[in-house]
Amino acid sequence: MSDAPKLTRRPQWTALEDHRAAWRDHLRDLFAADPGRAERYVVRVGDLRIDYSKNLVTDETLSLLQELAAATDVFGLRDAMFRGERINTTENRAVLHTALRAPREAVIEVDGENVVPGVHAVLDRMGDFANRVRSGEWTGHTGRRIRNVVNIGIGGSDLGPAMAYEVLRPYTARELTFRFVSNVDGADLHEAVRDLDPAETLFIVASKTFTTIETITNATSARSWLLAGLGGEEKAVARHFVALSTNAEKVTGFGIDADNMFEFWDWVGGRYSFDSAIGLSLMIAIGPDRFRELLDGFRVVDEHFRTAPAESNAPLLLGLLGIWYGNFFDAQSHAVLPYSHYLSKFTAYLQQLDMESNGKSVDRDGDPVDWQTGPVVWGTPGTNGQHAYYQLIHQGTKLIPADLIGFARPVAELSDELKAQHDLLMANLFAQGQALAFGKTAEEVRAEGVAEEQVPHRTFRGNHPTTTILARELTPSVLGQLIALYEHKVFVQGAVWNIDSFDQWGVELGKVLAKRVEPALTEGAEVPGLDASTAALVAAYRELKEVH
Ligand SMILES: O=P(O)(O)OC[C@H]1O[C@](O)(CO)[C@@H](O)[C@@H]1O
Repeated sequence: MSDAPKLTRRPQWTALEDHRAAWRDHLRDLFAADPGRAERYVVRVGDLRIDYSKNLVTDETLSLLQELAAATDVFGLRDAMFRGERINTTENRAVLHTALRAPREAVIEVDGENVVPGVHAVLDRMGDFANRVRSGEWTGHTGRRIRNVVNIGIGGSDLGPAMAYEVLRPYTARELTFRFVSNVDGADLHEAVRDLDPAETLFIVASKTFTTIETITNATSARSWLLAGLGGEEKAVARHFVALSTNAEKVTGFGIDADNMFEFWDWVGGRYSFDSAIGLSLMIAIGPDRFRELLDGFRVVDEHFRTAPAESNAPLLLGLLGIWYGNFFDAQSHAVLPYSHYLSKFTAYLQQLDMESNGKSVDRDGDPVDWQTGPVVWGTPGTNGQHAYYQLIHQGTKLIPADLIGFARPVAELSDELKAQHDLLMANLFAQGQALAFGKTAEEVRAEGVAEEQVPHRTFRGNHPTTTILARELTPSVLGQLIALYEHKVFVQGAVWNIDSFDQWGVELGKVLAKRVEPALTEGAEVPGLDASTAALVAAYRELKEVH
């Protein structure tokens, strides 16, 4: 039980409340009053240039936020995480995804044991396996080479590799086909395998616990599909199934050879696991060297987060900006808007990272919080969003802080004509940041000769905060840097809010209830304690199902 004052009673919190209450500035005024702002409010980490000048902050705001971070000992918790302390208190676990990208010679101990050699041993095994699949040396049961890789997993055992595969498509072995199956809806597996030849297909069953019902159900169906296609020979499974898990017993119980299991550890949270064995499908796609580059990118930001002073610490800064909007401006959501087609699944990945981590309403002591915690994270690639929901960001009634992410260079393999489109893509990013920040005043609208009754409709209030993240190009390392940046941003926010960002008890109830309800759907069984509404829905479902 901590005797620290509740967050909202801390003087640093009330100072921010006062600062907010006195806040009158528009971004137009802030830029007019401070010509050096655009240069000064930029932080660099690795290949990322993070411009936060279009945020509703002044030097005073930033120093008040830093004081809050100091008072809540964000860096103390950070150091405890890097040291391998059990900061995930409700699960009594260390939080050491940073060890997954530590250099070979590093020493990071959990309960007195250095975990780094184990990390590299698995990476080496993964590298060896990936190379064998990529070269055709690893063959299927009938001796044919593997041409299709299907990852079966859900949540953190799917979103990372599925997202990164899209991001790094230009780096992938184009002669191999990759599919990602997560949904227990049989349609997902059906569509993933319908045009594949089982003799050339490798299934990677990814599950930290190896008990997740969606994954085990899909893996069981995949095995039936495989065996049906290969004449029912059980021993075919060994050439076509590998597992990524912390649970060797369940893996072998499922029928997958322990030799075909790539392990990770309970100190790797599911949503922080994609740079562990969970990345095997990605490693097969991009090769072990590129995978190491990705890990190097993560490490650049880990080191920055661990060592950079508070004023120039990018994850700290981004975390504090989110707190400023969520807790003092009542912003409910945060948009992540990449101006890159390859980042189409990036925001979906961040949804689990952020919302499963910080969607909590009790503090570390189990007491209810009386402050807002994690935001709703959403967004899709920017240009598409511009023609869909940006209207609401520009002229709606809600404050939606946003990150705009873009790259100076298009990917090398585009034709010259397609490369030439890149400037137009990026012009959109810059234009949106400008329009959101500065808007268009009624005077400016009138000066264009717009009829008076139209003026309010065509006025843009502006003052919508954005942070612009720019890099030269989207490489494996840059992807690692981006992910680590958001991982640590989420960490910072959880630390200030005094919540456990590393458990996920909120997903349990639905799982338990689904298991309980299922027999009512399949066999019409009585489910004790079913509420009236759900009972009626179940009855309607059964009736609809049976009508011919
Ligand atoms: O890898 P597993 O154990 O199958 O879990 C999958 C996902 O399920 C959750 O436990 C809850 O949704 C996630 O945290 C996790 O990433």
